[in-house]
Amino acid sequence: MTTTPDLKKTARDEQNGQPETDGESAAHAASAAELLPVATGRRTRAAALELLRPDRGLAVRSALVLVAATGVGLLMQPLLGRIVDLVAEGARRGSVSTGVLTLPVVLLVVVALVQGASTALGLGMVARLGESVLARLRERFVERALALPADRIERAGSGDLTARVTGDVSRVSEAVRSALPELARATLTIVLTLIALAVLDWRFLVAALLAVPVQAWTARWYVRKAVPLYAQQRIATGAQQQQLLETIGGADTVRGHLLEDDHTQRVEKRSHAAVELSKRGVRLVLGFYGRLHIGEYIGLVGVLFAGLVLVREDTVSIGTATAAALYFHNLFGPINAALVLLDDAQSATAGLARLVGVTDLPDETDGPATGRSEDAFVHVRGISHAYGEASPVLHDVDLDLHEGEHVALVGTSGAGKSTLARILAGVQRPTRGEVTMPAGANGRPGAVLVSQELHVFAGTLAEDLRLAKPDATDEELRAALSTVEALTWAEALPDGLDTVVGEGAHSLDAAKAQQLALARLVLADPLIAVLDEATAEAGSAGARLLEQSSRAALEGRTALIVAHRLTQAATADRVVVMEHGRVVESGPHEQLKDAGGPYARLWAAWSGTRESA
Ligand SMILES: Nc1ncnc2c1ncn2[C@@H]1O[C@H](COP(=O)(O)OP(=O)(O)OP(=O)(O)O)[C@@H](O)[C@H]1O
Repeated sequence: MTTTPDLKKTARDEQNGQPETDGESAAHAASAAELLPVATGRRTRAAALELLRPDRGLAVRSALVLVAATGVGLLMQPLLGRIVDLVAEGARRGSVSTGVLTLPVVLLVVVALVQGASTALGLGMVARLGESVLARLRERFVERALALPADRIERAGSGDLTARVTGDVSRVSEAVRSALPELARATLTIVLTLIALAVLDWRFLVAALLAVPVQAWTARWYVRKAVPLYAQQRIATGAQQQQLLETIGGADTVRGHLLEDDHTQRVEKRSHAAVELSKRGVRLVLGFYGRLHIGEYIGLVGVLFAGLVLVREDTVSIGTATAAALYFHNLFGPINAALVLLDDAQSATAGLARLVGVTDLPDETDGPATGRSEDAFVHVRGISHAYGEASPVLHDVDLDLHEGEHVALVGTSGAGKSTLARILAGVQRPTRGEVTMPAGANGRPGAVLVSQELHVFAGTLAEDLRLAKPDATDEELRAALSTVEALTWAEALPDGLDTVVGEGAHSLDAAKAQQLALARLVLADPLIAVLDEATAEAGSAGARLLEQSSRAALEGRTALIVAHRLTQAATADRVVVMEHGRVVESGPHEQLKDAGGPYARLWAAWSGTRESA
């Protein structure tokens, strides 16, 4: 077993709360710097206690029941010892009467039954405790993950978040369901058995403790190596998943640019790093068992020798020495279990640290500052934005939206319209500048974005709509659908609003998916609606219908509409034209059309295409 320098390095880095990958082994050092954070050991323990706090009554009761169950179980060995003494005594006298054995045998049965029942009760309580803690952890994690700004997830890569949602959550769940209760029980058994050994005779305890230095050293050796190794494994698996997602998700582009070999190599490199780390894990576990067995043999020899000496001195009976040997033997199982379960516990702790790293992220979704502005409903001041290290895509943008005003944002592709829309909706944090808008109130959100990426969630149509307003009545759902002119087709579905839609079920075309998104907007009833290309998906006739739907959905609210079809701009109260990340013109459609500026050129080009079409 080699003590590789990178393990030490990771351990040091992790103490500082920021595990870094080793360039060689994790194979993605560059992107590791962007990964979501991992909590320190101390913070992880504190978070675990916080999660447990609301159930502390149940925690104490479960601990008491398990202590009682283990304590009762430890009566077995002295009873067996008593039987040995009775038999030995009988043998000395020349006859063994079975009658005298009845009481200890009956007591053995009673002990077994009581121990079984109380252990089952205790484990049941622990399971309830675990489920409640897990539910709390999942809630916090999902809530935080959903609130993460899009750019934060983009920087980390969605693979990192996916690995945490799937791998880490299930690792922690498994540990809470099985490893941790078992670990607690094993620890209890070890402690109480050692006490029982001391009660028999303190020298038995001393003999048994001969095994402890070897076991303690083994455990420390293992933990010191396993913690950073598991942290590295998590990171390497996250990187591998991220690479697979990128390669498979972008398969067409990869093929189109003849990048298959390059991507295969990248997948191979990351998979190789993950496999190497798994192999190191297996070697570590083998070394761990080898060292453990040495400890056991030292302890067993010690207890047998102590028994021999004490029986010879007549200090204890053969039965007591038997009970001591049985106690020590009884320690094998729990000690092995505890040390093996340390493996799961370490792995779960590493998983928990990654989950707590996310739940502890500062709330960065503050996007728009909320407050009341004197002269305008929404103020955008000095917004600049750059994606990562790339050059800025927005430069010092100012924009005001008055209450009830519909502003259309137009410009050539890449001008920065979607970026500005996302910033205004609070989905993207700007690199610089400030957005001020009224806070949502009385259940009405401040701003809601209907983006280009429309998703029909799997479930019934009604459930899909209720995402925006969970307590909406069927009547409200119908009214919202009717507003966006979708009620007719929705009611014509095989099961009406109860039709299961989404992937693998009744599929809805892009226009219908957009109408659903607009109906959700109506149900959410925000003060400010931000529409990004809500009509770009459809052909001409469909686009006209969608334009009507969005006009109806926006009725009575302040709106920013990213308009690729300039007919949307023509019906807006005001048009704002963007070029290369700057606002270059702003005014009503008619005025700008006649001004001979950028909008007039866009309009002419747009009308020309439509006429020729
Ligand atoms: N998530 C992102 N990461 C990196 N660059 C991005 C991202 N989103 C947009 N960009 C870049 O920012 C610039 C502005 O994009 P944006 O989508 O805001 O413009 P747009 O005017 O809405 O364009 P379009 O009309 O084509 O949607 C473009 O150069 C685009 O490539």
